[in-house]
Amino acid sequence: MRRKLAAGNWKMNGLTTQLVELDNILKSNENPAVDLLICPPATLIASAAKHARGSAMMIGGQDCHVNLSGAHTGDISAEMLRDSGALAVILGHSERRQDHNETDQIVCKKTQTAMENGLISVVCLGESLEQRESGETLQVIGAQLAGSVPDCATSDTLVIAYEPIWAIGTGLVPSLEQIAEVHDFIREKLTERFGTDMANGVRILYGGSVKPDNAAEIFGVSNVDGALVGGASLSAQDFCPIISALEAYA
Ligand SMILES: O=C[C@H](O)COP(=O)(O)O
Repeated sequence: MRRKLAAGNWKMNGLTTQLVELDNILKSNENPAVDLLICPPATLIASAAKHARGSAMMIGGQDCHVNLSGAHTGDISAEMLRDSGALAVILGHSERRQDHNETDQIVCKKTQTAMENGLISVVCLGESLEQRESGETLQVIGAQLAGSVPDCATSDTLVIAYEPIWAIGTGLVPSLEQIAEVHDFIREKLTERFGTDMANGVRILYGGSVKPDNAAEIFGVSNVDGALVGGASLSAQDFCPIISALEAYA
């Protein structure tokens, strides 16, 4: 049985004052029936990890470098994330694929490094609106999945997030049938490559405009094991109802 996961991606948002929201989320979720993960900007990881210590909440990064150290100005390594208290990392988010030209090959190398250094990797996949409208969604998702996930992945270290690019921050959400089609497809492809036992243990999250008012119906969809939430994870007021909606399926 896969344990559900409610994950928040704060993206490039949040000064130290934002950490009060972590406390608010934790106050309302002392003993959650689902796993919790918050990925703040790198500047807040160490303090967030202190706030979350002893709680059910994991703290994660939003990216890591392929290498563990060296002359890579501005980058952060998997080892540094671990050292700061992070237990997970988001990799291959569409914003990084776009803003930093990250290819599947780069995402795959980063994911391997993250896994080898003990980080749960939340690998993001998603099609553009143009690809969706031209009927290429499954082909795109299949190629990203094959190219971005390393052979060393296990059900403990790999989480997949399906995030249609056109649904991120737009208020647009695919139909429940469209979400089910992609999530079922991802499970099928994982099974073909890694076998049933491993594939059945991997959590597949949906991401893209998840809000308190649509979370429950999305969580009822086949093979949806939780959410990767952007905007609505920035406030406990919005994120807590999403956690509660997920707990109903735990
Ligand atoms: O990583 C999170 C996603 O990009 C979703 O962002 P959003 O919930 O603001 O649409």
